[in-house]
Amino acid sequence: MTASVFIDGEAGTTGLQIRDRLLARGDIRLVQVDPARRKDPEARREAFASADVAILCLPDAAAVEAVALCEGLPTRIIDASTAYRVNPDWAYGFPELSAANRARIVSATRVSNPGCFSTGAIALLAPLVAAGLIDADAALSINAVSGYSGGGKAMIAEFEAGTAGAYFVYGLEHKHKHVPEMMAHTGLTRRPIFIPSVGNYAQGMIVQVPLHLPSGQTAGDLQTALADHYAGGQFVKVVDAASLLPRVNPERLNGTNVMELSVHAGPDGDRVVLLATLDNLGKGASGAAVQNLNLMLGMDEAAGL
Ligand SMILES: NC(=O)C1=CN([C@@H]2O[C@H](COP(=O)(O)OP(=O)(O)OC[C@H]3O[C@@H](n4cnc5c(N)ncnc54)[C@H](OP(=O)(O)O)[C@@H]3O)[C@@H](O)[C@H]2O)C=CC1
Ligand SMILES: CC(=O)N[C@@H](CCC(=O)OP(=O)(O)O)C(=O)O
Repeated sequence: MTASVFIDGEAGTTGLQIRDRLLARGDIRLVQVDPARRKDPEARREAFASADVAILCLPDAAAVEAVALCEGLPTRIIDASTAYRVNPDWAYGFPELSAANRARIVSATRVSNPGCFSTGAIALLAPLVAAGLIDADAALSINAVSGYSGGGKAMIAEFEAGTAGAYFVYGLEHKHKHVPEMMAHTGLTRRPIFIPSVGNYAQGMIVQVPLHLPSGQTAGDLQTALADHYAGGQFVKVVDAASLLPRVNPERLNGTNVMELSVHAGPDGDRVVLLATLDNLGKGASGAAVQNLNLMLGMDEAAGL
């Protein structure tokens, strides 16, 4: 079987990486638009009409416009933007969340790809909330660092021009666009404090959740719950914390669709830091989109990854 795929926003950071993963595949035919007409709604509507699946790698407003252009077409959509991540009519593109969520992606006509930071936070927190090890109304903090490709072409240009400095912290207005999806897909009822940062390196991400454990709970309980949830998974792996010490490099999984989760305990056993390490352009964006595409088309989930 061969499927036709149109990547709207193919010239952008996420789009280019998806293209790279699909180009060599004999089971995928890429629908092309004349580069001079890549923002022309008429040319894009034609491309959507000839695609089995369209992958939107656009700013939010352009993604909403693209979905409107697809109205009445049988084309299935994967959207990489923030526009539909908490919309109940869209499947949430994190298949490892649950068997039901995976099944929903397989048959969906609309799939919203998760945010990069959200992928790490949700992977760590959703199974622990579901297991009752973290209360839904717990007061949580989530910290993270990303390579600058996470900010798309504009941020890449800033860092490459040398004007962005070595590192910065942001999201200090407590309004980061990933928080609603972090809450919606973990079951958290209290808004976490989420403070991301960007370093002067291109790609790779670590998401951290520090936790004080209630008495009677151990790091081993958290490790076991995560390991049970992700058992046998090929892309989300729960690894031994000691194997990562003393330093964890956010670039460690670059070029892969793998995300590694680890539970780092303090000497007294009463506090831990949960860590998710991933490639923001791999499992955090383009790799995840290709994984979802494979599931939607009934192909090998790991094809091209
Ligand atoms: N970078 C990352 O790590 C991640 C990104 N995402 C999401 O993916 C989406 C794309 O992000 P990213 O690739 O980083 O962004 P980029 O800015 O690198 O790329 C966006 C692309 O969209 C094009 N574009 C803008 N408006 C239109 C339009 N109306 N019609 C057609 N094309 C248009 C841009 O054109 P031009 O080349 O002219 O600027 C550009 O090529 C965003 O929604 C982002 O939030 C999600 C997870 C992680
Ligand atoms: C480093 C950086 O700027 N990251 C972006 C998030 C990544 C992104 O743009 O896309 P998604 O929201 O679709 O994941 C930000 O914080 O706004």
